[in-house]
Amino acid sequence: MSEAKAASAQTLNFQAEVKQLLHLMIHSLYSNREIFLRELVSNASDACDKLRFEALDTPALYESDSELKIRIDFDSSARTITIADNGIGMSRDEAIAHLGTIAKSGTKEFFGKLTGDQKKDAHLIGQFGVGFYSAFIVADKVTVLSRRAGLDAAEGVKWECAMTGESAGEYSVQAVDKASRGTEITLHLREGQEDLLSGWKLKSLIRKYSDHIVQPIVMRKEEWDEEKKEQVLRDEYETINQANALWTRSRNDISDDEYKAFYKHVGHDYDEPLAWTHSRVEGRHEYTQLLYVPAHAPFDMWDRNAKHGVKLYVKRVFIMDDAEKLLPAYLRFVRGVVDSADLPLNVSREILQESKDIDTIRAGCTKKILGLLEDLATSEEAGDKEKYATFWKEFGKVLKEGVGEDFANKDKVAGLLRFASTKADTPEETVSLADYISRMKEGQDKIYYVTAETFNAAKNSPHLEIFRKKGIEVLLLSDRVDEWVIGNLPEFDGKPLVSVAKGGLDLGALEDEAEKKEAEKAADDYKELLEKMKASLGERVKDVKVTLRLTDSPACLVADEHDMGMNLARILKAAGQSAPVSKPILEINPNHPAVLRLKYEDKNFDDWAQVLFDQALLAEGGTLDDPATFVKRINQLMLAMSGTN
Ligand SMILES: Nc1ncnc2c1ncn2[C@@H]1O[C@H](COP(=O)(O)OP(=O)(O)OP(=O)(O)O)[C@@H](O)[C@H]1O
Repeated sequence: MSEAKAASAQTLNFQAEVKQLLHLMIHSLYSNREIFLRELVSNASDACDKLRFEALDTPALYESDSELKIRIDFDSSARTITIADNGIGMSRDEAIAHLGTIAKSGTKEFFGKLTGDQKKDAHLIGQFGVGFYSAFIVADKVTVLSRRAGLDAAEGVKWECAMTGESAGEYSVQAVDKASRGTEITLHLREGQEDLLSGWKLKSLIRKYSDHIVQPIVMRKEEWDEEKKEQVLRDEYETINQANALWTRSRNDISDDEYKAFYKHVGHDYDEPLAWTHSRVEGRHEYTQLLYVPAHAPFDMWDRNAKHGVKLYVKRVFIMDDAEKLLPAYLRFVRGVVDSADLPLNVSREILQESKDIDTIRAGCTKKILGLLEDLATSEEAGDKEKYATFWKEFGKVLKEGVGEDFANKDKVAGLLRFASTKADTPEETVSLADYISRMKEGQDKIYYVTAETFNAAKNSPHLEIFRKKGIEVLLLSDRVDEWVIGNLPEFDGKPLVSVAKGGLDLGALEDEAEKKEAEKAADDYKELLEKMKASLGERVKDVKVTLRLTDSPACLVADEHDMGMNLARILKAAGQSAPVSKPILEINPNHPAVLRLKYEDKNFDDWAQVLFDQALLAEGGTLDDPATFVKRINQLMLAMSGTN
């Protein structure tokens, strides 16, 4: 090696998160050690895809070697396995950036979530993506030789990291000559990993995990040496995998295991997918879609900067990762591949923004995914109901965004929603709007719901009293986004969605004649009291009315029919948005002793009126502007009742 090259050697520290990841990976993923090969082959394949794409513009990058492939060798005496590709390769800076740090958004937050419990963390690490570092599960030293396509042979880089001794946590980089472009990763196996030094073993791992890889994965042929009584390696290489694009094959020829293995590669996931849909669309636009619904939400689903989407190919040439335009944002959890026969090979993100072809593909993919989810939700097949429940738990919140975002599919998305309701009275979201409708009472023509900040506040809302008494089911909504969902969903299947906390509660045919008469009589009897209360509460209320919706509580607050609901107004306020100020209506229960008493109250009337109002506000999930005065009033009234005041 030249002196200049030797002098270029540099020792660097891993980013703190990488150290953590390495430590965890070695300790918690050991029982799954075989995945290292899948991960490294997957990276090699991605590197080949990237080269093929860049070479569309710059054919010189092929350097007269256009047969992209992945080569795996092992050396029993040196105890090494080498995975080499002639893909895009890495420059020195890229090796430092990609192999010494984790560039994913949300990495810090992710590591903050780790518990120290190896089992739980292993699962989390799987979600995060194990990638290159999985090499260290089986190796205590990893050497990477790489040269980026287009750079001179002298601009190769050697990256090396040994996990033992003093240098653990550090790696070195050094300039080297590398004649061939691409990356060569050599694993120096740990003690006890000798079984991997076998052609048979490695080939079976490739067939098991990497059969779907598009590029050929080649290994040396072996033959039995009668004299030595062992398998010996020949110079000739053979292809081990099927080496064709899985999505181009016919559905009938692909096993579930093959679909699952491909998902792990394309979805960068360690777990199996929940479901998938694979189809070829012909006609004016021709494309193939293989789309997967993962079994768990990625750790960065709520990170606005995170990129999520499916991979776009044009005529089997990889074009881009995370082509978010291929699906609407509320389906951002979907992974997979779309391969178009019509788009130009030089299609860029900018072109995608405008392309009519993309609109068609997006509409088609959306339909497929919604159809897949519908099938899961309605299927009678064993396990499918549980799968849908898992899906809802993981992605329900994201799917809800679709009600407002996707006008064309609004009803379909609404049909997929699941809610908690007074039927089970538990926070589990299992009730669909169709379930609700099928259980509606005779004469009921509306879907009733209540919204609140928490499930308990919704469940115990005084507004539900009359519904509980009459056995009418009410949806209990306590997710912040629910207000927005409901705001975008005035009706479902011809039935209006109605808040139980809004004024003018009209139970229509659900009310009997006697009740109607009673309401009219009460309104008459209480006319004077209502006016007195309204005067006493002044600016705090829009109106004071008698209600029959309460059975146990003395009073409740409702929003006027066309005013904003009080829960939504609070959410907007908390988010710093200005909500139109609308005053609530105080409704009082004429059969409650506290209200009856008020008819004859004189001296403390104002305090009583204010306390009834404040109580109703609290019961509804609101907060008091002036809690101290409320407490003082309660104390005064208690003393007055006990005759001390
Ligand atoms: N064989 C390779 N050729 C070229 N670049 C590579 C190769 N292997 C890894 N890299 C680079 O290193 C980066 C980090 O790889 P790593 O496997 O850790 O993460 P990833 O592939 O981005 O995501 P995931 O962890 O989900 O697989 C890659 O994104 C790529 O840029």
